[in-house]
Amino acid sequence: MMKLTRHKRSAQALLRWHDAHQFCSRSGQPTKKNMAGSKRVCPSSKIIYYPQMAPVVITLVSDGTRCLLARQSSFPRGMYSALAGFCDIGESLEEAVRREVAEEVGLEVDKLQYSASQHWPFPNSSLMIGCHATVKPGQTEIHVNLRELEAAAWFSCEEVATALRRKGPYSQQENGTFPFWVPPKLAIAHQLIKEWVEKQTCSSLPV
Ligand SMILES: NC(=O)C1=CN([C@@H]2O[C@H](COP(=O)(O)OP(=O)(O)OC[C@H]3O[C@@H](n4cnc5c(N)ncnc54)[C@H](O)[C@@H]3O)[C@@H](O)[C@H]2O)C=CC1
Repeated sequence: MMKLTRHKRSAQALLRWHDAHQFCSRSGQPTKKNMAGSKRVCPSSKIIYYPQMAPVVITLVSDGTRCLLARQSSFPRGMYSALAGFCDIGESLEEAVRREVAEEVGLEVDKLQYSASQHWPFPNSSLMIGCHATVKPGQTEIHVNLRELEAAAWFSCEEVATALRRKGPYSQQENGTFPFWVPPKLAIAHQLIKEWVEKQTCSSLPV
């Protein structure tokens, strides 16, 4: 993905969207692509379909000195990432972040700060919206939602800085465990984690 230009990524996402939207959901008739390829129209119902991205919030939670990372059973062994989840219809980004953090690890977000965004093509087009969040001091007990996550834990700045330098996936170690590593540079999760580590060395998250 890193080597593709933004235009190539947009073109690929658009082609996949056209492929998946061949028929009108009201009339059941075939839809027609316009010349520019920017939309599809149903000649029968006259409905116009525009390409869409699903908004996803991805949040790096910190308690001031540690950050919270989690893994799903589908992740490569040893890899932990920031908390991610699709926005529900009708929600603001802030509401989605607070809900996802509460649902996945049982923590209440205190402060929230937007960082950056990224188009993510897997499995369909998502707009990843990256945020940093803090919890109130002393309110750090994690309750992992095992329906969504395999594990979640607080990690120190040193542990995370070491993990950032690793390039997984890794093979099993002699003691049966897998080294802790984080998503690669192309993922916004990596950028959020790196940003957090860099902030730890100078100051904490702005109030
Ligand atoms: N670029 C990055 O750094 C990262 C990207 N991601 C992406 O973020 C997205 C969300 O992450 P997870 O929640 O862990 O994914 P997930 O794939 O585990 O999805 C969770 C659930 O959301 C529901 N869902 C699927 N598509 C949806 C949609 N369009 N709208 C609403 N609900 C939908 C499904 O019921 C699914 O079981 C995934 O596409 C994942 O690839 C996740 C972590 C890091």
